[in-house]
This record gives sequence, structure tokens and C-alpha cells, in this order.
Amino acid sequence: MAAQFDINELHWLLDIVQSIDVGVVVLDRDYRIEVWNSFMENHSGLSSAEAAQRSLFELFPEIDQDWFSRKLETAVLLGTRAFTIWEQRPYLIRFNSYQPITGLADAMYQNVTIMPLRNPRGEADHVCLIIYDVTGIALNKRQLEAANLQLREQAHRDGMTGLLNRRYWEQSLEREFARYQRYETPASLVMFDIDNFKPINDNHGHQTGDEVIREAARVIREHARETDYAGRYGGEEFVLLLPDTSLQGAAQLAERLRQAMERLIVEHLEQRVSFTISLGVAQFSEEMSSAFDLVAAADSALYQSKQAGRNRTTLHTSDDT
Ligand SMILES: Nc1nc2c(ncn2[C@@H]2O[C@H](COP(=O)(O)OP(=O)(O)OP(=O)(O)O)[C@@H](O)[C@H]2O)c(=O)[nH]1
Repeated sequence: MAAQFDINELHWLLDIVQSIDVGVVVLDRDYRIEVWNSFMENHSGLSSAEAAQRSLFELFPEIDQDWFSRKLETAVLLGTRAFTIWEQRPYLIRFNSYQPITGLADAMYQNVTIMPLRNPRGEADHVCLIIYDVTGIALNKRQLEAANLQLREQAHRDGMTGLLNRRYWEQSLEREFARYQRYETPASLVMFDIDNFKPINDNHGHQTGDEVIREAARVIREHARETDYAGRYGGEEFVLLLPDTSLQGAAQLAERLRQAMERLIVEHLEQRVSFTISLGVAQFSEEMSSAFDLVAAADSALYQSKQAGRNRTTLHTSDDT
């Protein structure tokens, strides 16, 4: 009677293992498959008869054999469970993901438990793998991370132009100044302001004025390097901080910017507007005690450009201070 009960129990357990929504695989010590439940059948397209006695590594060459066998052998040696998680490796076996809404994941993300199985003599002569589909969790986390990154990025940007906003740009300036003080790496600043911008607004309207500002920002982006810090400093005032750049290098870039802006025709709401900019260029120097001394130096050079008739570049030299 008791034996009959045990067999029933075994049947139930087998039924449960067959139908649960996680992958169950049993391997012998040569990595040949002995148990392959219906989750594994459904996702791999291989019936348990087709998988039986086949080597896991032959059937799924995408498995990193060195890494996986090291993990599994350690679990057997220590007689404890081991785990692999999607954050370290997205999956053990590449299964297509059928996440209905997202369409973001081609492959199923998996967590895997590796569990040594002992025979009645206490020897771990088989290993059970339990494979969890964690695609939903992984995607949620990835989307959240991407959204947070985007939010952080947005918090650093000026909404109209996409350039760095003044607050973040000033933080970058202070970091660059600290680097200069520590390692004496040169850095220069190009600061410019659109000439006679008020009449552009007055004659063509505020929206066209905005478009001019956006176009000027686009030109800066075209000329700046990845490592430069291009920011909108005020209404129609822009800053371009150039790490590892001498005054002369910055002056060349300033002239290229000036000429590019001068050539530009902004077409907006059936209006065609051209404009010029006045620029000031300065570099970090020994006598500067704060990062903002660089802004003051470039600003005073910019002021000289305005005084001298606009549409020109002025370099700040130490004599000016
Ligand atoms: N359309 C638009 N106008 C802005 C924005 N921010 C500032 N302004 C305007 O820009 C104009 C700047 O004018 P001013 O500082 O007098 O300088 P300017 O007319 O460019 O003359 P100079 O700088 O001396 O060549 C002001 O009329 C501001 O209202 C903005 O985001 N959009």
C-alpha cells in the first residue's frame, strides 16, 4: 500500500516537473541530457526523445563551455547550488523571446540554478539545471535604466538647443579647471554672442529668433568634438570649452565657427535670415584662481569684438587682465 502511494507521488512529481513554467534539465556527468521537460521542448523545438542522451554543448554551441563547465564542476565539488543571473550573462541557452508587447528582446533572458543531484550512495552523479524566463523583469529593469539615463541627460541639457545647460556646463568647467590645476593640461574657451539679435527678433518675430538660436547650436555641434563641452550660456550667448586645446587652437576653431555662422541662411516661416557672431577666446593661465576667471577673460575678449565692430574673434592675452 505504502509502495503504491510512493509511485503515485512520483507520478505527480513528474507531472508537475513536466508542466511547470520553468525549464528543468538533468545532465549526467558528461553533460548528456537525461531529463528535458516540456518548457525546454517548447522553447527549443526539440522533443525530450530528440534531446535524450545528446550532449548539451553539441546541441547548443552558443553556451560558453569553459565558463559553464567551471561553474557546474565547482557546484559539484562543493556539493552546493550555483546560480547564473541575466545581469552577468543574458542567457544560458539562446531561446527566442515571445514577449508580446515590447518586441525589445530577441532572446529570452534567463536565470539558472545549477543543482548537484546525489545518488543513494551520496555521490553527485547528475546535475539539475532549472532555467527561469526572466525576460519581463530584465526588460523592465533595462527600460527603467534607459529612462533614468535619459532623464539625467535631459537634466543636463538646454531644452531649446540640446546643448549643455548653464548649470551643468559650469560644473564641467570647474572639473576641467581642477584638472588643469592638478595636471596643467591646457584648456581654452570660445565664448560668443549673436550680433544684433534684438533686431532679428523685432523684425522677424520671436519664433524666427528661436530658430536662429537652434541653428547656431547646430553649427556648434557640427564643429565640436565629443570631448568638448558646448553649452548655451544665456539667451543668445554660447560657450564652447575645449579640453587639451591651446589658445591658438581655440582661435582657429573660433574663426571656423564665425565663418560658418556668417555663411548660414536660416529659413523659417517663409523668412530668410542671416546673422553674424562676435567671439572671445581665452585659455586657463596660472594667474587664474577660479574656473570663472576663464569665463570673465573670454567675456572681456568678446566685449572687445563687439566694440571693434562685431563679426570678429578676439583673443584674451594675459596683458588684458
Ligand atoms: N527669440 C529669442 N530671443 C531671445 C532669447 N533669449 C534672449 N533673447 C533676446 O535676445 C536679445 C539680446 O539682445 P541684446 O542683448 O540687446 O543684444 P543684441 O541685440 O544681440 O546686440 P549685440 O549683442 O550688442 O550685438 C534680447 O532682445 C532678448 O530678448 C531666446 O531664447 N529666443
